[in-house]
Amino acid sequence: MAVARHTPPDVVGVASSPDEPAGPQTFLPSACAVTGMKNTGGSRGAKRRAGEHAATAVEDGMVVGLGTGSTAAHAIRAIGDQIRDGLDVEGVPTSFQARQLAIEEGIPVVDLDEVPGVDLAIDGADQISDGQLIKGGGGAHAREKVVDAAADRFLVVADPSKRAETLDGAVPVETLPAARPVVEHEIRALGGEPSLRRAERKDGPVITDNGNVVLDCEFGPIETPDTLAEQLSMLPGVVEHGLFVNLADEIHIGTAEGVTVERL
Ligand SMILES: O=C[C@H](O)[C@H](O)[C@H](O)COP(=O)(O)O
Repeated sequence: MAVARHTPPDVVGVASSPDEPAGPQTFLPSACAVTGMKNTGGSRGAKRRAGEHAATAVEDGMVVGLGTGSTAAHAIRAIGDQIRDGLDVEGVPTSFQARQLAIEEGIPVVDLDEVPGVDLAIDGADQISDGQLIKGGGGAHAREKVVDAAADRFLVVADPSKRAETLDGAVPVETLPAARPVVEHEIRALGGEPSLRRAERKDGPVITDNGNVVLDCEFGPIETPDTLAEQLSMLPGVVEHGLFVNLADEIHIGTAEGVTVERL
């Protein structure tokens, strides 16, 4: 996946309430103390801060979408801590990995057909530009999109390296194995260059939790993600792609100073 171009987040002040109006706000380390967040350094610390801060939005009785990846994992662990402190929630995992972690953390896991809806989802991203996302670095984007889109409120958690001026990373496209040649052909016709994602510790492709393959598709700078998202969605054989357009409600970016929250 191409390296994201960094855009410094706007830092406009210290937010005091989750009900603050739209616009970027920064939660400084003092806020970390209030929320019990660990103040560790580096990208790992930034991911932890973002995940743990987003988890403070979880309230008693909620159904929570549990995202996949290293940043969302921090949120899942923080929810586990809250459950041990008496919080009563249910979690809808977005992948095998998220489900395993949720079970380890004592979070009751449920499927979408067992709950009336999803109150809140917390999930990571591979690239973020103007509130639009590329996801699927872990191949979980199909289930993630279902759960994140179903949520009343979708919080994205990330470290600053995920910010970009323009989305330009490879777009993961989950594809029915039997449809791969025709989907590759159609993606080239759209100006993309597909590459079958291969497993690192097995000969052959990565197989998703849904039994499909992933094509990582380079399109260069994606100036109109909504158009490309629509075009990819229409291809027969495409199960789901990693462009998340107009789905995010809040972007929580962990930084060395705290957490910047942008409400969209
Ligand atoms: O399929 C994986 C997901 O979309 C992840 O949320 C995404 O890859 C970000 O992962 P991480 O937080 O580990 O960078």
